[in-house]
Amino acid sequence: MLMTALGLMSGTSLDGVDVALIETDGRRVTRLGPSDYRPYSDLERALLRQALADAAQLTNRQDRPGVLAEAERMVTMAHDEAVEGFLSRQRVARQAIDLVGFHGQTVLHRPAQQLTVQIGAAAELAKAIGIPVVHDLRAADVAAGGQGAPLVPVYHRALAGALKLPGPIVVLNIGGVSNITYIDGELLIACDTGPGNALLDDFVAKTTGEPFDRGGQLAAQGRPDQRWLDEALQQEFFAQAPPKSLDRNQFARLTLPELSPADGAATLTAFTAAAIAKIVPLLPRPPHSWIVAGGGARNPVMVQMLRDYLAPATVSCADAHGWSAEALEAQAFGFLAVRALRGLPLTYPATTGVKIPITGGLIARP
Ligand SMILES: Nc1ncnc2c1ncn2[C@@H]1O[C@H](COP(=O)(O)OP(=O)(O)OP(=O)(O)O)[C@@H](O)[C@H]1O
Ligand SMILES: CC(=O)N[C@H]1[C@@H]2OC[C@@H](O2)[C@@H](O)[C@@H]1O[C@H](C)C(=O)O
Repeated sequence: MLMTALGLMSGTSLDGVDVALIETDGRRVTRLGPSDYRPYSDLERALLRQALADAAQLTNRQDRPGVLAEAERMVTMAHDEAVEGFLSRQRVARQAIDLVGFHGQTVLHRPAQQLTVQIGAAAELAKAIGIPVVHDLRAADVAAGGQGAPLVPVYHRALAGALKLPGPIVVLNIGGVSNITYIDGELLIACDTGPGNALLDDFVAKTTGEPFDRGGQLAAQGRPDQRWLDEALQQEFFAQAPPKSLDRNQFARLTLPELSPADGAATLTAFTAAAIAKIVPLLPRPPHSWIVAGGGARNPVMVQMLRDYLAPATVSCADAHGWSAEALEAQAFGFLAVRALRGLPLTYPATTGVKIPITGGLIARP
């Protein structure tokens, strides 16, 4: 049975809440609807950064020490506003939505300790918006020994099935952290590859006060520090075979030498691109076609560096295939919510390392 779902994603970039409408039976996607965005204010972003710092102490995923309780209330409210804003701006009737897929905000991700924590109160959200909410989509996978991420590969597979590109195809998401889905016929492999925009955003915010390097303008004026890059790329994570996943701040300890804002931005942009290319020798066959989504697809300097590192494979933007680079993850959480409701698998041994394909998620009804 077809359902109309709204997916809500608040990613590791801490930039805001993406909302997207999708019509699906959990296997096929029959319609991609409108999407919307509710940015975090500077104050809200600062609260989230503090929440990430306070979450580093967590040993129990239910605990909310420090500012975590306050941050959780803010996240719930921002998602409520995101849904209400979507419904009014996109002129969609509330009754037209069967289900909401709510990711929440990851504040800690340590699958080796069976710990993944997303904040946001689903029961309150369901009550506020009057629509059933599927949430906590990573926990079952982590509890069963999986990485709990990435979750979007099943959605990438559903979309890529309709493309006429030479395979293997890789769908690459460059959000706060970067992750890939490798699709070769029936074979699906996925993992996080390393940094996305988070390190670059943090550096740009610190050195210029801007939230990110818009259009790659800063990086375009700088030159990567090749020595630093060569060393940073030696980290063990890059040599590990998939599946593997990352916490947003896993690379935060890496410090750049004294560099100008432009050279620092160029270096971190190159780090993201080079780290993505490091996955190629760990895949069964070299990918033929790469499709880039996520905020990184909006950074032409990053995309050009990727083309250089990944040649002779082709690199195209999700938008060129009629997908939405920005709304893809939010759509994925709508799709995952429908799969969860149906009891269909969300994750597989080759996407998260979980022993058998498993479903996940909890449902909160209004
Ligand atoms: N016009 C642009 N130019 C350069 N960079 C951009 C642009 N637009 C977005 N970005 C980058 O993309 C980031 C947001 O990406 P995205 O929305 O995919 O993140 P996310 O949803 O938090 O991701 P994830 O959950 O996958 O980590 C911004 O923080 C910024 O670094
Ligand atoms: C733990 C967590 O929130 N991970 C995010 C993060 O952001 C990108 C990458 O790291 C990916 O693994 C994941 O998000 C996407 C939506 C996923 O699960 O597929």
